[in-house]
Amino acid sequence: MLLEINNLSKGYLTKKAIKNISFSVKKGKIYGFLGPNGSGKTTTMKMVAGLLNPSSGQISIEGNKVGVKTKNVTAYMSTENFIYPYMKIRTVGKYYQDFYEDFNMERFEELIDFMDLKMDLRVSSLSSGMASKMKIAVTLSRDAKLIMLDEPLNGIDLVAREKILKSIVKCANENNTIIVSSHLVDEMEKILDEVIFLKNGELVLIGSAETVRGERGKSIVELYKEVYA
Ligand SMILES: Nc1ncnc2c1ncn2[C@@H]1O[C@H](COP(=O)(O)OP(=O)(O)OP(=O)(O)O)[C@@H](O)[C@H]1O
Repeated sequence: MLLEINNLSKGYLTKKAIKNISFSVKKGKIYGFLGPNGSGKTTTMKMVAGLLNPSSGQISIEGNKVGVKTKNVTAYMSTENFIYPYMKIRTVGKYYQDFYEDFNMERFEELIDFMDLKMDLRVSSLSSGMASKMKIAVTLSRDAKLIMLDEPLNGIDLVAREKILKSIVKCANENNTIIVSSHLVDEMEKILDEVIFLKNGELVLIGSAETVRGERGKSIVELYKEVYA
């Protein structure tokens, strides 16, 4: 298993955001991390990325506890803005190249072109949708074993959403795992190999999309509506 989570809990001052969840994630798959606002997706991803400390429980990636070693193999795209606005897209790529040994500049250039952006555009001039596409491109350009995209489809128009989904599929291979959080299950369903449903900080379901559909006789979208109704 690439990622193993055991009895993980996280409480904020006034709120228990994650309640004793355990699951593991395989190599070479695209996972949908699904659940409505506030279900705990971001909190979990940030703990896996090493940006938040768990209140209790364990997380390991390739058998290593979250730390310097695991951060080297993990790429996380946060919903927050983390790119300097004065940079041009090309500079963002160079910055990442300096920072991450696994950064693939050629792939970045291809993805930027595929996303209908230009390397010479300045970050401060991008619309929010364009900035999201750039953040996704820069994250997917790392040859990281674990790539986590937090809500990559939020606030993006239909055509761009298709491009983002296609980019995710393009960058998926047998050596990496891509976890994508979303509540736009309808559009996500077609690219997902595996699904994880989270509700109020608890794990509701984990399994291969194919098996879930076969066993329950329902699409992931239908099941999602049922679980969160
Ligand atoms: N810094 C914080 N302080 C207090 N409570 C927090 C904090 N961050 C998140 N929470 C709470 O923890 C719960 C889980 O939030 P989280 O952001 O992980 O959910 P999410 O599934 O990613 O939702 P969304 O899709 O809205 O981002 C929510 O109830 C939220 O209000």
